[in-house]
Amino acid sequence: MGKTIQLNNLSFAYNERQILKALNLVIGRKTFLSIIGPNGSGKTTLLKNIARNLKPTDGGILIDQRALETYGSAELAREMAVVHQQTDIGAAFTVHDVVMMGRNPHLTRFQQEDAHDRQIADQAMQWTSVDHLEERLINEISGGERQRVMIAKALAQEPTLLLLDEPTSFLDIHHQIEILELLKKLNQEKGISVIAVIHDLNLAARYSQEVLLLHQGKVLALGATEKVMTAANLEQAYHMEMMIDRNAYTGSLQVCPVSLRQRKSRTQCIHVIGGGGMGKEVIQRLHQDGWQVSLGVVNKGDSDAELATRLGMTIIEEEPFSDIQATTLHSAAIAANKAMAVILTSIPIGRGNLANIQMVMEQQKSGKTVIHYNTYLPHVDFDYVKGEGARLLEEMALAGMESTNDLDQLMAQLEAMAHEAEA
Ligand SMILES: Nc1ncnc2c1ncn2[C@@H]1O[C@H](COP(=O)(O)OP(=O)(O)OP(=O)(O)O)[C@@H](O)[C@H]1O
Repeated sequence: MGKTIQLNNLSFAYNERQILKALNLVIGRKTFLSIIGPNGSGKTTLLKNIARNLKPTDGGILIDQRALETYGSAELAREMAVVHQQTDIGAAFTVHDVVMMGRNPHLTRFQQEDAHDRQIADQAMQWTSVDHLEERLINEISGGERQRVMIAKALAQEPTLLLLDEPTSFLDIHHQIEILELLKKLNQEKGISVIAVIHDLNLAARYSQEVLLLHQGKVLALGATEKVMTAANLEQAYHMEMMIDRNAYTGSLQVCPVSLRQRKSRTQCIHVIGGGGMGKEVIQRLHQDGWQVSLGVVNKGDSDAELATRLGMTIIEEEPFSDIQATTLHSAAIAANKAMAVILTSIPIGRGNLANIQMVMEQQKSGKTVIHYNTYLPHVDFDYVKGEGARLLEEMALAGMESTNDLDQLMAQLEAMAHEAEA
């Protein structure tokens, strides 16, 4: 089951406009491949070339080493079923009729479908949960229902290769997962190759074994999902900042489009005193604005530390539930020394992290710019060391520590400092 697909120097142009540019690749047997890429990158055009709905302007396609154009149409339809994006079918057909059309490639010209054909069509309707719509007219059901009927028709063809163009685009979340689970099952249990254009990067990451990332009609990356769906590849294709994480529940890759802004790249470092999630906002923003960031001292496993780890920042960590060791504090002081400025976020101050505040105080005394990102709420106690934390903050404020609760203003101040340093 399944078939290999080989593209040899495949090019395609609409009129004079070159869309696919000399693609060379092999799609393995029995794979579940998602084709992803931004609007207009050529995904549908590629799918239509493979489905023989469009003829390459140059190069060719081999299905299991055999040229695509040598297949007879019924012969090809027994191998390959295609579910296009929008399908317009005449009004007179019921859902049952449409699904039954999937059996045509298996019948000779005047042959009527028999019990076996009906059984296969029934099964396809059950798999796609459209059996209850059997007697309804195809143009009198919803877009999502019609999409599932078209998948049922494709399955009734009993193909070894299933091509789908955005199979989940009209479906609600329940049916999206149902259809993708079904495709995965058909792929794993029946060995049917599935090639699907999928816009939703998280669904593509969750269900596909391999991914083809198209960009401007060329292959930007092809291979195992984890190798292709990297922040660097996706940023290059979609021109925005991305973060790749792993879903704690499903374990699959999770793509988070962070910002439309292209990240600047700066050489200056900012040291952040965070902890307990209070540094998150600042860490994210510093990262977006392209600063190098060091964080610490924070406890291992702290949510600020987890975020900073994902963003590849320098972290100075201490074992949880223990006092900050002198050597750890020394490492944090070295990091702070190297930084252009130190940002103290609104952490709760307790016995465990009081040493952080003392270290920041030393930094201020030695002339380092220390800015307090002060988001403490009035009347909410943040001092768990009998007023010692509040006293140190007050002392630093008197010694000139600036304080703001406006993140934009804080970033503008850092920008101005960097500018001044460069001048
Ligand atoms: N019939 C057509 N005639 C001329 N140009 C076309 C035709 N169909 C598509 N194009 C152009 O070809 C390019 C690729 O289109 P295609 O539909 O393959 O992209 P896609 O990656 O599937 O996009 P989307 O994500 O928006 O569905 C686009 O610039 C599109 O405008």
